[in-house]
Amino acid sequence: MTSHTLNELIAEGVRGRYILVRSDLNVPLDGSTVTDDGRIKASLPVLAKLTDAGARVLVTAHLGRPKGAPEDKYSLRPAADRLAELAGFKVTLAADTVGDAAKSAAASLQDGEALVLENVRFDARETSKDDAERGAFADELVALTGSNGAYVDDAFGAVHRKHASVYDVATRLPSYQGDLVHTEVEVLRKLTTDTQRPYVVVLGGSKVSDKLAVIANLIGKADTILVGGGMLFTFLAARGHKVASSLLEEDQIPVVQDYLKRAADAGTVFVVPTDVVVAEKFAADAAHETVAADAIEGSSFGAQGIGLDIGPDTAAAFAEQIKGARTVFWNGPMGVFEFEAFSAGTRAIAQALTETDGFTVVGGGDSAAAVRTLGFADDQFGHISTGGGASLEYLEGKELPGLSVLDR
Ligand SMILES: Nc1ncnc2c1ncn2[C@@H]1O[C@H](COP(=O)(O)OP(=O)(O)OP(=O)(O)O)[C@@H](O)[C@H]1O
Ligand SMILES: O=C(O)[C@H](O)COP(=O)(O)O
Repeated sequence: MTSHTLNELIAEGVRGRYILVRSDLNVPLDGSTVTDDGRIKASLPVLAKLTDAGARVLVTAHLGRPKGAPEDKYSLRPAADRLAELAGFKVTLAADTVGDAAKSAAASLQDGEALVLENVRFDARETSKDDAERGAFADELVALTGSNGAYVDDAFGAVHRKHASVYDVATRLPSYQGDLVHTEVEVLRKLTTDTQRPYVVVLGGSKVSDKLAVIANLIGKADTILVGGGMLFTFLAARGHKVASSLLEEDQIPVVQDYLKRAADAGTVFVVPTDVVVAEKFAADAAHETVAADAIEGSSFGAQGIGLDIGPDTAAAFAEQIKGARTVFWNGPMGVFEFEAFSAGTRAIAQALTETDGFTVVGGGDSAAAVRTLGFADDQFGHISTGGGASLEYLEGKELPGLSVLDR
């Protein structure tokens, strides 16, 4: 199956037409400062191609996980401002998504300009499980494009979401695959069809249940899965250890126990940390100490202790595995890398990826931000993907709604 490409859309002619583009502008923020603009830079080429060709571009995007209503801290303002700084064309932000502000800003948009609509997740219908609700929101987005609109999906990081701005709009408008989605899919396709072994997957981050759901299908595909970040505590708990106040998804314990059992039969090895950095509280300057992974409650902070990084022994063991690999896929920081005191594990893993001869892929908004803020350059890795959950779901062979809806 193939999708219509952006070049086909440009060849059809876009001057004066409203083109709805879904971008992934879900960037990490420190207050109103964008701390890593990788996703914005990655979104720029498609927007520039369209505005160069005279299109009136309506950009839809999400930021964070607001609860279906406007919240200042999830405004796309910082991302839109950064986009405006980087772009060679006019970029403005509408004060709402499909309301009066968006309608009037869209109406006064000129050829070659882009209008970012406010966070699509400020409307609960965007992520609704109910097809009719999502459809009604998609209808309102599509209405902004007038009678001759088209849709371009360039938000690779969100293609695994069956959301109105990703999926439903594509069923209502002539739809095209953006260049970023195209490139990302090509790299990951190569990784799945021509996997050089040993194939090591490194997992961390904080979206524990999201990611646990995905790794089921990596069992049997990956040779080794290294478990760090927030999800490591559910693995420790599954082995019967106490994890004090660390991030734990108790209802996922049986799921992990099942994974551990299945992995043994399928020839995939899960490597779980042997030591952990435990902090007194979740803060940059928190007192902390390294303890054995099976003795987290035995730290000086007792039941209050929070595991915020993998320990040095674990980091060294993970690095060994990575250096011996021919293919490495990494999603999710090993610890709370945003705090210097808890960034060593993530730094060690990034360093190991730069030292292996294998093909390396780093996936995810925060994972990409981590390697950049820790001083690594993009070209030290085989590929830095804008999608974390999205690339994991692609690798496990799942059908991704945002991709399949574009198939002809
Ligand atoms: N032990 C931990 N406890 C709490 N948070 C953690 C821990 N380890 C890592 N994190 C946090 O995980 C966050 C990143 O997780 P996330 O799963 O969103 O990764 P990602 O690379 O952005 O992937 P995606 O693109 O799917 O969102 C970071 O902000 C980091 O501070
Ligand atoms: O950060 C991401 O992985 C994408 O922007 C998707 O965000 P989500 O996991 O909140 O849907």
